[in-house]
Parts: sequence; C-alpha cells; structure tokens
Amino acid sequence: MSHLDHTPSTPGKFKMDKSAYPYHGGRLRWHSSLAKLTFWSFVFIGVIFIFFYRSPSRFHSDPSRRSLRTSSWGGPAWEKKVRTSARIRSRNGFSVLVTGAAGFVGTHVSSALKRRGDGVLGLDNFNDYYDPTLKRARQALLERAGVFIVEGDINDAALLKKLFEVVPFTHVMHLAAQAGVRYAMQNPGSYVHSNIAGFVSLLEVCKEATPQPAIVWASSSSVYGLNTKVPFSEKDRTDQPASLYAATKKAGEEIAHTYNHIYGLSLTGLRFFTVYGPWGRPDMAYFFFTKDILNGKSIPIFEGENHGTVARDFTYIDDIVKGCLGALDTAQKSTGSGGKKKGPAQLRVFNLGNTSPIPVTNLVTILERLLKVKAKRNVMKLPRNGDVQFTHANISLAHRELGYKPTTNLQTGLKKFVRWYLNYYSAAGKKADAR
Ligand SMILES: O=C(O)[C@H]1O[C@H](OP(=O)(O)OP(=O)(O)OC[C@H]2O[C@@H](n3ccc(=O)[nH]c3=O)[C@H](O)[C@@H]2O)[C@H](O)[C@@H](O)[C@H]1O
Repeated sequence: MSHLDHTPSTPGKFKMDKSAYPYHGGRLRWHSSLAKLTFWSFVFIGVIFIFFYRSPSRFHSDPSRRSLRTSSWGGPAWEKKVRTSARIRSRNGFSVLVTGAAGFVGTHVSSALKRRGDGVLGLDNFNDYYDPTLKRARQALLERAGVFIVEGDINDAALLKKLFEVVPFTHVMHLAAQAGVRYAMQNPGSYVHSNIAGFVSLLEVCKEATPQPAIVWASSSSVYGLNTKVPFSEKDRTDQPASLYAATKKAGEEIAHTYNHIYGLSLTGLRFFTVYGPWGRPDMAYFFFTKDILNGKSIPIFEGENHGTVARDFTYIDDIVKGCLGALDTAQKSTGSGGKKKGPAQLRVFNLGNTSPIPVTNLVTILERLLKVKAKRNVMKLPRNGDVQFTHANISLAHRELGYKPTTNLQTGLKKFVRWYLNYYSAAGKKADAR
C-alpha cells in the first residue's frame, strides 16, 4: 500500500507520520527532508497564486471596479497644473470642478465655461464603457483650450479632498455617471458605483469644504419612467422608473434633497432629454445608427405595442450647454461650511429638453438623407430592456428660471453631428467603436 493512502483528505491537517515508513537511518532522513521541501514548495506556490489571483485584475472588464484605480496624482507640479486650470480669468467668474469632463456633455460644458473666462478643472476616470480614444481626443481638445483633466474616480475621496484643498471651487458641474438605459441590465454594479456611491462620495467632500461649492448635476428624463401624462413636468410623479439607470438617477435626486436639508448644499438637478451632437456617445442610437448605415449593417428600430411609434425629445448639445450654464449662473451659494449648515439652501430640478418628440423612424430617415445611404431597417418590438416608449419635456420652468430656450431642431442638429462624424472618423482613419 503506498504511503499516499495515509494522506488525509484535508492536506492542511497533514502531519508526516514516520512510522508509516519502513526505512531507518540516513536514507529515511534524506527522504523526509525531500518530502518537507516538496511540501513547503507547494505551500509557497499556493500562497503566490492566491496573492495574484485575489489582487484586482488589471484587465477586469467591469468598469465599476477598474475605475477605482486612479493614476498617480499630487505633488507641486501637479498642484500647479490644477491651480492654473481652475484660475478665474473674468470678473465675477466661477471656479468650476467638472466631473466627467472627458464625457460628451462634460467636454462641451468645460469648453464653454473656459471660453467665457471661468476657471475649469476636469476630473474623469476614462473608463472604457465606450471607446476611450474618443475620450482622449476630447481631452486633447480641452487641453488646447487650457483645461486640465485629472484622471481619477469620484469614489476616490482622498483625491477629491486634495482637489478642494488646492482650489476653493465656487461650483461643481457633476456630469460623471454611468449613462445608458440598456447597459444597466449587463452591468448593474457600475450604476451603483458611479451614480449612487460616486455621487455620495462627491457630496461628502463638498459638504466639508469651506466654502461649500454650489452643485449642478446631471439627472435624467428617464426618471419619468412609465408616466403617460405628456409633456413631462418637474412636479409629475417619478416613482415608476423603467430601468436601473433611471432608478439611480431618481435616487440621486433624493440624495440631493438629503444633503441640501442636512448640510445646506445648494443643489440643482438637470433632467437631460436624449442629448445628441458632435463628440457624442457611441452607445447612443443616433451615433451607432450612423455607423451601421454607413457600414450597410441593419439597424434595430424599436416600436411599441400595436406598432406604436417610439419617440424621443432629442435635444441638441448646444442647447443643453446653455441650460447647464444658466443653472450655474442662477445657482445660489451653499449656506454651510465645514459640514455645518448655516441656513436653508437652494434645491432645484429642471427639464432640459426640446419640447418636440420625434419618432425614431424619422431620425433614421433624416440620417439616410444626410448620409445619402439607404438604411437596412429591422423594425422590432421594444424589448423589455429598460427603454420607455416616449419622452416629451415641458420646459416652461427652465425657460422662466434659467432663460433656457432650445433653438436647434433634429434635422439641423443631426446635420452638424454627421459633419463631425465623417470628419472625425475619416481624418485619422479611426474605426468607429459603438457599443
Ligand atoms: O434622456 C435621457 O436621460 C437618456 O437619454 C439617452 O437614452 P435614450 O433616450 O434611450 O437614447 P438612445 O439609447 O440613443 O435611444 C434613442 C431611441 O432609440 C431607440 N433605440 C435604441 C437602440 C436601438 O437599437 N433601437 C432603437 O430603436 C430607443 O428606444 C430610444 O427611443 C441616454 O443614452 C441616457 O444615458 C439618458 O441620458
């Protein structure tokens, strides 16, 4: 019988029993030291394996985990870049921290603020929810305009604290989020990480700041969920979200109420309505429809029950930027400092839409004309993926309070988008990467 039969099933309790061996003298001692060496080598390899296997994977596909890893920051040169970027260059200007600055809306808002003389510092984790090269190209655009984007995650409290130590930001334009209605079914953790934990992490640093900044942040038209009353008004119910994305944006509005109530933070939520335009997001329909029409690929066009149309109140990016700047310009100061509230603070929510919902099929027709290519339409029932059948914004409140007045219709806006798309993707022979 081989001595292996004496090996218990739980190796950890394994104890070498010499009596199981018939040999004595030098040979026995040699055998037992070889066995010990073999045993401890396996233990050592096991420990190494566990260490590497358990450590965060550099190639983990879940952006919500990788985005916590931030590149190195700090030091005098880095602080100088931060201060220079955030320096106010116009009388009564603002110093704004723009989170998600390498994103679609973030890039446009940062550029507009910088152009009018505000100080702007960007923060972005450059995750790969969609093509990071597009984010890097936006970053280069902003760098040329004098906007520095710190590479980091809004969940990195130490980094946020450092930024507020270096710059007394007057405002935060919070646009960093996990966007996309349908992706929430594939990666729910990313929505909790960015839209809930990330927002709380940011608010925790803002409430401790002295002075506290005023905060304007991106909510979403999706909070109206399954509502049927149109157009959607800010006072309407928002308790029937159709997607996890919508639920995290609704939660954001409740979290904003809490930090306003306890700490005196001035908070303005903007409910964006399907924003589109140059430098847009490849995961959105107008963008990947363009790519697929050009590539002769069929495009899935959703329709409602009984062939009902699916429509969106598509809103052009330049109009959205005006709404964002109007919200920043009318934001009252936060009343607290160092985490202590000193009086009631402003709390607002606005619809930023175009007030003219357009069926998706019409969007495709406009794209066909602009691209001069016939689309291969694959009409299909609206899948149960978090999509809603229609959105339609009542913007009278934003018009009254922010002076918000959208001027770009879908035909005009898509023409500008297509011009940018053809130029961007042909210029460097870039491959369009839409999710
Ligand atoms: O307003 C918002 O707050 C949200 O706007 C955007 O969501 P949506 O309005 O869903 O935009 P988008 O995906 O471009 O689909 C456009 C239309 O095409 C339909 N659609 C979509 C995909 C497809 O394959 N086929 C199709 O018909 C689809 O049913 C829809 O009717 C942002 O992504 C989101 O982050 C959030 O900001």
